[in-house]
Amino acid sequence: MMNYGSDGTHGRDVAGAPEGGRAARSALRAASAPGGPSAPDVPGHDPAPAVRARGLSVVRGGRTVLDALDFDVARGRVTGLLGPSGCGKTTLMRAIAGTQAHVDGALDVLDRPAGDASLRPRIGYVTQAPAVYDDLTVRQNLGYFARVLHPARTARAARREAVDRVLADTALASHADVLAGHLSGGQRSRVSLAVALLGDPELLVLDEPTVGLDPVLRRDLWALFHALAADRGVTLLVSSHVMDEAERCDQLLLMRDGRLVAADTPAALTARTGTTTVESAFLHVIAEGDTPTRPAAVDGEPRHDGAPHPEGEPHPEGERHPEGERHPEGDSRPAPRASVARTLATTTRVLRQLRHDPRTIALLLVVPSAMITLLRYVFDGTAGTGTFDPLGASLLGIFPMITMFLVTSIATLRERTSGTLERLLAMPLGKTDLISGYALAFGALAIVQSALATGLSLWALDLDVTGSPWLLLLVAVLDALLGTALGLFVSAFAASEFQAVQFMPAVLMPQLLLCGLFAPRDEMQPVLSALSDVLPMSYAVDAMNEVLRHPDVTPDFLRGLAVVTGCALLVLSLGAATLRRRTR
Ligand SMILES: Nc1ncnc2c1ncn2[C@@H]1O[C@H](COP(=O)(O)OP(=O)(O)OP(=O)(O)O)[C@@H](O)[C@H]1O
Repeated sequence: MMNYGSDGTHGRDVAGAPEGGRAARSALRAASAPGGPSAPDVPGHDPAPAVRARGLSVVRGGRTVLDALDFDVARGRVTGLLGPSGCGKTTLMRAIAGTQAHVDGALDVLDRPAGDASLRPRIGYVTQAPAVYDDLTVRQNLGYFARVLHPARTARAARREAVDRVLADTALASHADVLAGHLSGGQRSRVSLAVALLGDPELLVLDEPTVGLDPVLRRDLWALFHALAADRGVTLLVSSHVMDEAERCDQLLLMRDGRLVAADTPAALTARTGTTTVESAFLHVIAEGDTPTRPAAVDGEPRHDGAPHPEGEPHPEGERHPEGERHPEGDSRPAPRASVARTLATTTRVLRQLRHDPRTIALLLVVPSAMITLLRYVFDGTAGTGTFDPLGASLLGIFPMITMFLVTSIATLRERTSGTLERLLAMPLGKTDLISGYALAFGALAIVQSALATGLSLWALDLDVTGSPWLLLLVAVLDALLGTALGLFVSAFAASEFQAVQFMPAVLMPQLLLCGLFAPRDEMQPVLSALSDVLPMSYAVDAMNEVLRHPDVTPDFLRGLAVVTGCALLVLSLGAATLRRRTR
């Protein structure tokens, strides 16, 4: 049973219950925090709407999918966003959460323009598909997102408390240590909701949170929503295409074909249309072609009568943002500053995901060593010719680059397709934190992988190296970093895992053929030689060969190292640039 009011419908009587006491404490905490929610029902208090849209339009793929919407969402209430499939609910929710591109008109959320970086900790956004990590337990998922929200070391106890609170709120405590991938669809949706509840958000934007749930769970979730609004002053915008859920909302926004056809309370809507259900009211409104142009009232009273806007403004047709600016199209708002704590949280999360996948770790660690051993015995018949040494040394650098490229491109693509990337970028996580977190995790793995292969080559396979083996290891690790960077970068251009795998030959094979491994670079045709000069793998192989031949660090070794490092950093920055906070 979920942790909400006892009536099982609106949960408004929870204050007296033990959970209500905890909820009230939580509301108090949030209200006393800077920017905490306004009290919803203070007499004489007329708070500004949580969301205020005027002339809001969105174009996707050249088509207008939201057309000049005007509406308000009242604070501390549950507002339902209802309409048939494809009418634009998800697009509208994304616009409010700040993750939708090509938004025009004025859209203010919690008194800031939608998409403003300062809103990220204040909004909980639950996408339609559960955006959680299947290869982490429920508690590990919540722990990671809690660290993204509150990364300070001193916040550890508060994070643990928040995780326990949301586990109880979503009735998931008994599944806390189960992998998210082993949960049912409805349970995973609740994990996704639990993530959104972590930071005591002022506004919860929930995209079809009850789809696929049985009637008991649906009733329980609605009770939780009302308890959140009543006890903590949270504003909820909940989408659904099931009309019977409309009766459970305080306010309704009814949409059709990208337009708002009604904005009212359920009772006022049915009374105005002379119907008994919201579904028949919706059909009535459509039959009448009754499309209101006035926004819904923030105080629960319908406003379809040409009454002045609550702030005394004229009718806001075609109105622009109060500050005269258009809705921010690019992500021009100040991004959160890079945070070491969030980077390390991401590194830990990626390594934890790998820990649940021991076969991948084994393959990552063993395959390069197995390949170098195979190479050694392929050249067994040519012992004394010294062929194994240059090839072996070069491949020690090339293997980590190839494996890290593949692992990173698929891992990043998975972040994109599962929705976790959209969720993270709607939270206060810097792109650099995410990229550096990945680079550190895979860099650590690359060190182990390269150390194993290099150690094996030197001490078991008789690789004859004049210089220090540590220098070989250094080049191998930097190569792995380059592979990670390239993987992050190209994943932005792959629409599926199949495509990501195809990028491997496209990006790596030309480098492999031109790096001097198969033919000396200065003996290639001039065009190929020039091409080889601009490919980073050529410099990695040059550096490996310098270690092979010279006892000391040479200028050519340093140049090779500098080029590989520079390329890795450049491609990492390009990878960060491909992480868009907005969906097209
Ligand atoms: N990338 C895109 N390019 C062009 N049109 C798109 C794109 N994504 C969505 N659309 C269109 O935008 C419209 C609104 O889509 P949206 O997902 O917002 O609808 P919805 O009401 O949330 O639907 P559902 O209830 O099925 O989730 C749809 O007609 C859809 O076909």
